[in-house]
Amino acid sequence: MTAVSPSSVTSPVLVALDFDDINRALALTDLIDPQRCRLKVGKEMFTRFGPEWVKTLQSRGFDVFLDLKFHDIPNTVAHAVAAAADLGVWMVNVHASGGARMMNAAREALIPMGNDAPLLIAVTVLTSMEASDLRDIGIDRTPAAHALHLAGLTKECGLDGVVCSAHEAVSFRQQLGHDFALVTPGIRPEGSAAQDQRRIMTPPQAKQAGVDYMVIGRPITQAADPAAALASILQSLQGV
Ligand SMILES: O=c1ccn([C@@H]2O[C@H](COP(=O)(O)O)[C@@H](O)[C@H]2O)c(=O)[nH]1
Repeated sequence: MTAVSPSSVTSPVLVALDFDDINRALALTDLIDPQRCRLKVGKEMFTRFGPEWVKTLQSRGFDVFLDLKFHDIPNTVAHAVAAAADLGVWMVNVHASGGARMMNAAREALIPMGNDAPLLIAVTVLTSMEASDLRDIGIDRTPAAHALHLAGLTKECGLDGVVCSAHEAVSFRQQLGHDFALVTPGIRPEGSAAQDQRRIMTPPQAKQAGVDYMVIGRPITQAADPAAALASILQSLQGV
């Protein structure tokens, strides 16, 4: 078991490493300083390269957010979250729509780890979704209203925070307080294409809205100079 050491990283940026080529991903990590960002490992790289990939990034000094968005019966999710904790990841997540019993089981699975447990957060409404996507799956609320409902449930279950859109951050802060992490993908620097994202904000807007962490993938990983793209984003946050 790898113990999670308290992280000294103060950067709000989580770089989403979504690559099918491990060498390209490694080349990117060679260019960036683990004190300037954390890394997010999601379904693509974890499925291709497995837990060893997480360990490789940790051995290079990076905190890892394992973004596998577990969504299954409570027993399965509890064991999956415990496995993530054994990997020593800094943060792990589940889908809030798995419900309160599932989220409670996930939280309880981490109790034996005490202070070494990773942060446990829950996805509310994916940032790629808009009202019409929710209607398609039988939900008539707006994304903001549905996300607030799921975030409230997440807080009641005692998790550490949620994945949401930066558009929801101001209202979540008011209604859910400050001791609850807001982790926001769908971040696009000014002039970047939205691609498949729908509820987007620029990094300075997201910081202004009060998010704790911003997940940024393609605007950095697909840039001609990823290190410069990251530096420019961090620069844009200075003084906000
Ligand atoms: O609601 C969500 C939850 C997770 N993600 C993940 O974040 C990154 C975003 O990458 P970009 O290239 O910046 O769009 C990606 O890994 C998603 O799986 C999300 O986008 N929205």
